Amino acid sequence: MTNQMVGIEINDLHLSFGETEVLTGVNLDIQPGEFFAFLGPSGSGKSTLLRSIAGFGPTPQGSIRIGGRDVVNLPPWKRNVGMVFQSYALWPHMSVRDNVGFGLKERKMPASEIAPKVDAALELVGLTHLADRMPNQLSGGQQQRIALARTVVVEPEVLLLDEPLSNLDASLRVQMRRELLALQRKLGLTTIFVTHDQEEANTTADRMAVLDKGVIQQIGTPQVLYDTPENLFVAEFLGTANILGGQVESDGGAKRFRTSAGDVLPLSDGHEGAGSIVLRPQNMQIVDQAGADTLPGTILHREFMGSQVRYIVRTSGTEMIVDQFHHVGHDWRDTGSDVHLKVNTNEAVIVAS
Ligand SMILES: Nc1ncnc2c1ncn2[C@@H]1O[C@H](COP(=O)(O)OP(=O)(O)OP(=O)(O)O)[C@@H](O)[C@H]1O
Repeated sequence: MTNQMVGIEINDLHLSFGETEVLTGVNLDIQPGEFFAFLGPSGSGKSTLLRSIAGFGPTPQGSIRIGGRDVVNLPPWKRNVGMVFQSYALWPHMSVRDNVGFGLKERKMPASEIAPKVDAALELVGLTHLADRMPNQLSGGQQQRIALARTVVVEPEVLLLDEPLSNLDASLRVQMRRELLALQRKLGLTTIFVTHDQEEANTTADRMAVLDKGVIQQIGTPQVLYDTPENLFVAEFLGTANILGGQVESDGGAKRFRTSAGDVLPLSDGHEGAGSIVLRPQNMQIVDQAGADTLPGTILHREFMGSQVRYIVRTSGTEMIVDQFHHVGHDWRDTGSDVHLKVNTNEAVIVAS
């Protein structure tokens, strides 16, 4: 299976269902061969955006270019995209081999050419030995691999995946997302993966777009989005975020963050004015002594999680989640005890409130 890698460019895309706009001003530039994820809560518009790239649903305003060609007014079958759905939608009355070959047969390809392509696609997903089975004789994971084989066998330029792992149990999902990435790398196929599961996006995507209410909130690598969220939505959607409202002040050149409750933390830089400081559970250390970079707190709750101990600490007018690595022989802090939280503000981010 060969593939010429293409990019996808989306400019100022708007889409409405009746009066309701569900995609607003979407701009995206997906690189050839990239594994790109759309991540967002339910109803944020991920599937609508993916379907508009595939050519399903109402025609949006704006442009969608695949390999430089504007496809916005083309029907799905002229776009050269392959789509895999959450429900595998295999034909129940056809064998695995016939399911995989179906798209080629529809394109009127001679049987002698179809057979080797189907064999290659089955080998790609490691299911050559199941070619003569019927779909109801396959596990969920096997069915999803067949759905993938059936999609890539027609050699699309772009692979679109709409929550493809959602029907699988947790451990199989982890295995399948690795297989999916390996397959995508092997084929070098520009891929968009829709998911509401941040772990799934973080572990597969080269880059991702976080959506909320039909608007892209931020685009970047999983690490950039986690480490430097541009707004509170992205900060809270990716991982656990402790957020303290307040303001950045300047004290003779040195910057500091004053929380709404009046506590002060030193900062290395930051624009002066109102904002929120985003602290991840691992950005703080529980200590006994107060210092210039500590907040006073009280332990409200403790959970042993194996590699770490998670504390809920009341501090600066709020409750924060603080994770500490667990070591053998380590003394845990008791509920009710007064402590100080040493804050690593170098790892914290200030965002507009
Ligand atoms: N055919 C439709 N008619 C009217 N509204 C629709 C239609 N399809 C989707 N919507 C609305 O568009 C918005 C975006 O839906 P969409 O399915 O794209 O979200 P999503 O992020 O993929 O959510 P989920 O993770 O639940 O699938 C929602 O408010 C939804 O109710």
